[in-house]
Formats: sequence, C-alpha cells, structure tokens
Amino acid sequence: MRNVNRFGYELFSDPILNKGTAFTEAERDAFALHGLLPPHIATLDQQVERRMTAFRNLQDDLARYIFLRGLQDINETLYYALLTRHLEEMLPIVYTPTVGLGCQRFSHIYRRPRGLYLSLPYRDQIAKILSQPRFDDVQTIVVTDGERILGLGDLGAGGMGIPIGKLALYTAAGGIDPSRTLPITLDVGTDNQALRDDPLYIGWRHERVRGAEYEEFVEAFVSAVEARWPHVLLQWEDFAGPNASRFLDRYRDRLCTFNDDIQGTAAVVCGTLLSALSAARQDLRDQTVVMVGSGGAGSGIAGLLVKAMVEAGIPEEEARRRFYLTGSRGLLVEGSNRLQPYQVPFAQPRSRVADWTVENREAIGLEEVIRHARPTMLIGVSGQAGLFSEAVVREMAKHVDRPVIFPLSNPTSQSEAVPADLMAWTGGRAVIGTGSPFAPVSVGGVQKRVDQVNNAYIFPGLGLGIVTAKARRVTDTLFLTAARTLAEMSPSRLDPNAPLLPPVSALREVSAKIALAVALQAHREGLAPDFDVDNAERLIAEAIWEPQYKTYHRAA
Ligand SMILES: NC(=O)C1=CN([C@@H]2O[C@H](COP(=O)(O)OP(=O)(O)OC[C@H]3O[C@@H](n4cnc5c(N)ncnc54)[C@H](OP(=O)(O)O)[C@@H]3O)[C@@H](O)[C@H]2O)C=CC1
Ligand SMILES: CC(=O)C(=O)O
Ligand SMILES: [Mg+2]
Repeated sequence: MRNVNRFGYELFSDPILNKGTAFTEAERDAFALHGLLPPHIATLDQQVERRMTAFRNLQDDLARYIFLRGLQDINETLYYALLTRHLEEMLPIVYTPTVGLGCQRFSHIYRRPRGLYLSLPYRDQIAKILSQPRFDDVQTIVVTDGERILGLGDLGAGGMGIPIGKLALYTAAGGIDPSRTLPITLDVGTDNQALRDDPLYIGWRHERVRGAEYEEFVEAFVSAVEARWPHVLLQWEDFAGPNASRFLDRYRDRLCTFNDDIQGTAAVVCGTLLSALSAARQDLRDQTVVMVGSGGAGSGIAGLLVKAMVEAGIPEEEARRRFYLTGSRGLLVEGSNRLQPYQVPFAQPRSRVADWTVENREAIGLEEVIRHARPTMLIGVSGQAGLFSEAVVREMAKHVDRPVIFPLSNPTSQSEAVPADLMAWTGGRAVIGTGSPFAPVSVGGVQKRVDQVNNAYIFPGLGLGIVTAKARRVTDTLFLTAARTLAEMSPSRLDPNAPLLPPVSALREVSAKIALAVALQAHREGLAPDFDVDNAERLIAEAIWEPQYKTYHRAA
C-alpha cells in the first residue's frame, strides 16, 4: 500500500509510480485516470508479455537498448519485472556489450533526463542540484567522469550510460530499491574530438579538465554528497586508472565508498580463480599470474590475489613476485619513470628480468614474459582486442596442463581473445573466463558455457549487504568475503567439469548470498555495529525490492 497525491498525467509521468494499463478500477477512480487509459485492466504478467514480444521483434541490439531505456523512464516496475524474469537475455543489452554502444551513441539516442549531470561550469551549484527533494532517500550512487568507459576510452557525458546500467543491475540482480539509486556523471569535458565536433553532443563542449581544477571539482562533489547523504554508498565507475586509484585512496576512509573496477573486479576474479583451483585440486600458493593491463582493474586484481595468497600462508613479498604485470610498454620493471604509485609494488626487479629482452628492443613483450615467467594464469584487462595471440597462448599452453586464461576486457569488441580460438590453440585445455558474454564453445564435441567473469557477480550483492547492514566503510576484507562466497556457489564444486560461476540467470540468488555474508562480515569488523546478526537472513530478504505493483490510496 502506498499513499499517492498525483493525478492523471502527473501520475503517468513518474516512472516509479506509473503502472500504465495496470492501474486498477479503484485507482482509476481515485486518481482521475478513466478515459486516459483504455478500459482493459492488465496484469503485470500481461504487460511483461506484451513488452517481451515487442522487444524480441526489434531488429538489433541498439534498438533493444533504446527500447529498454525508454521503458525504464516510463515504468520502472515493469522494466524490472522484464529484467528479473529474463536476466540472461536482458543483461547483454542493459549491460556489456550493448551498453558500450549505448554510451557511444548516447547523445543521439538521448530522450529523457535520468540521474544528474554535474558539469564543471556549474560547480558552484552542486549542493543546490543535489538538494532536489526527489533525491531525499538516495541510498546508492554510481558516479563516472566518462574517461574510461569499458575499453572504449573517453566518451565524455555519454558515459552516463554506465552508472545507469550498473544501477539497473543493483536493482535487477541485487534487489536495491530503484527509487533510492542515483546515477551521476561528472562532466569535466572530453578529449574525444569527434564528440566535441558533434553538434548533437549533450555534454560540456570543452577539453577534459585535469590537474588542480579537476581535483577541486571532485572534492566539491564528494563533500556535497557527504553533507547531503552522510550514509550513502558511493561507487566509482570507469574513471581512468590513476584517477580511480587516487580517489579510492583519498576517500575510502572518509565515507562508505569503493571503486568497482579496482575492487569489484578483483573480487570476481579472485572468486572464480578459487573455484578453478579447487576444481583442479590445485593450490593458490603454487600459481604464477601474468596480468595484461596494469591500470585500475589489473592492479586491483593483483592486490586482492596477493592478499588471498598471504592469508594462505605465503609471505607478502614472495606472493608479489608471482605477479607479472604488463602495460602498453611491456612488462612493468622497477625504476621505470612511467610507473604509477599503485604499480610500483608489482614492478619486477631489473636483475630478475635482465635477459628477457629481445635484441634491439627495450620493452619486454608479452610473449617473452610468458616464455620466461611460465604463468599458470593469464588475465587480460587492457581494453585491447586480440592481445592474446596464437603465439602467446600456444607458448603458455606448453608449460601448463590447464592454462587459466581470462580475457576480461569489455565490451566484446575489446576482448583480448575469443573463447573458440583459446580452445583451439590449447587443444581444449584452457579454463576460460571472459568479461562480456560469449556463446558456448565446443570442447570435444560438447558445448561448454563460457563463464562471464564480470564484477556484476559482486557489486549488486555487496551493495545490498552494505546498505542493509548500514556499514560505514567498504574494506578489502568485504571483497574477499564476497569472493569466497561466490566460490562457494560454484557449480564446479559438485562437478569439476561444470562451469566455475553460477549462470547469469542465478544472479539474484548469488547476490542475496553475498549480501548476507558481507553484512555479517561488516558487523564482525565493527563497521556495522547496529546490524542485528540474529535476524540477518530475514533482514536481507526483507530489504530486497521486488518488481510488483503496490496498491495506491489517495493521500489525505
Ligand atoms: N570483466 C570485468 O568485470 C571488468 C573488466 N574491465 C575491463 O578492463 C579494461 C581495463 O580497465 P581498467 O584497468 O579500469 O583501465 P585502465 O585505463 O585503468 O588500465 C588499462 C591498462 O591497460 C594497459 N594497456 C593498454 N594497452 C596495452 C597493451 N597493448 N598491452 C598491455 N597493456 C596495455 C594500460 O597501460 P598504459 O598505462 O601503459 O597505457 C593500462 O595499464 C577495460 O576494457 C574494462 O572493460 C574492467 C573492470 C571490470
Ligand atoms: C565491467 C566493468 O566494470 C568494466 O568493464 O568497466
Ligand atoms: Mg567499470
């Protein structure tokens, strides 16, 4: 039941309240809706059926993306009913890969306002913009500055598609009430000249502002968020590596905040690897990892895996030496003046790799790294398509029985390799995980599902756990808890040949379990002292928002 004081078109125009043809007879009486709607009163099931038919009749994925975004802006209950009932079919549209195309075309497909655009020229108005009464109950924010959208680079204000998509998953997979979520874009210009030249570009037409002015703007944003919603969960998304890492360091002890590309990605990779090792009866302590890409995601994954190794009994320094991180100029080596602070702990001592260089070349390329390091795991977070070449993969497969190969870059077009090639080049021995969805691959005539190793397995559940427990901070231990909970749900626990991750269709169950584990861990760490652990399961279940229509009554 809900008290409502909007009438006629005013009621239709609020996507949170709108029910379309499902307004009941009594509601049509109470809110002056007769005649504005056709007489048949539909059920939510009938509305879902009608929209699914229309959705499936569309010609391409961009049209499906536009269709779903349109529905989200008209009727959120129906939108989420569609998503939750057809997660596997909808995820590749509202999320990677199609959301990438949606961001690239954002200015051309723009229809209605959603979320907040905080443009640098209006920096003095941030607090006023946030003060809109509509946002009084905001609980979860996803913010981007649009500089590193998936592996597609700087998409300026078009990056807004990412916070919108991530928050759609917070609700569809995590059960967070959509009326309490807020996507935000910090519009600080763009270095994407094609966008600035596009007359339809919706953002601030200016080169990307950097340095002190940018830092002050981000600080003004964070301060305004803190003042407006002291307990909000703030997720940083798709910032370029150095900014992502700096803001995480700067703010993680100041408010309830995390960076999904650094920490969420690390947790899903860690959880999936733990499953792979347990299926193969191997030990984390025996692994050597080559990480292709050492930005936010690469350094985050390496950092969490080191933490997991240390917890498994390896001294930290020794654990770090098992990681070989590469960037656009090859292997990260100590003393290079190009190293970011977060890369320094993973740079290899020069003496260790002195004879790895190929004649006449300064940088140590991926093939040489593979040849000398003999990794058991190869992870791609470079945003560069095709880096896992046949030569690289064949070299790796020479030294290991079941090479674990995760080309994780998104969207599909940026993946470091495609699963069918990896299987062919390793004679079917590879253990594969990709960032975006891929069709099953044939192994010895049997079709095998490709695990989608994406932070979507982590952040919706982690977020639900945090907001339900009212945790004050987000620590690395919470991510390790989420990773281990995910590993416990691996189908490969029962059958070593089964997939490593539960199917995408099970994301709601996965998220509820992660939420429970994270909430309990937050309480154990003293981050959520008021969480009632005796009723934890019930509290998580009750916190889950379901896409169902409530009955409306006229507010007195
Ligand atoms: N599956 C998932 O859940 C996730 C996937 N990702 C994907 O990972 C990718 C990177 O994200 P993120 O780390 O945040 O981005 P960053 O921009 O922070 O880092 C990109 C890294 O890739 C490196 N790189 C670029 N070209 C090459 C190359 N030819 N060889 C080796 N390394 C190269 C860059 O090196 P340099 O600094 O030298 O240019 C940099 O270290 C994106 O495509 C993103 O979609 C990210 C998060 C989650
Ligand atoms: C999945 C994700 O967060 C990314 O590709 O950036
Ligand atoms: Mg991201």
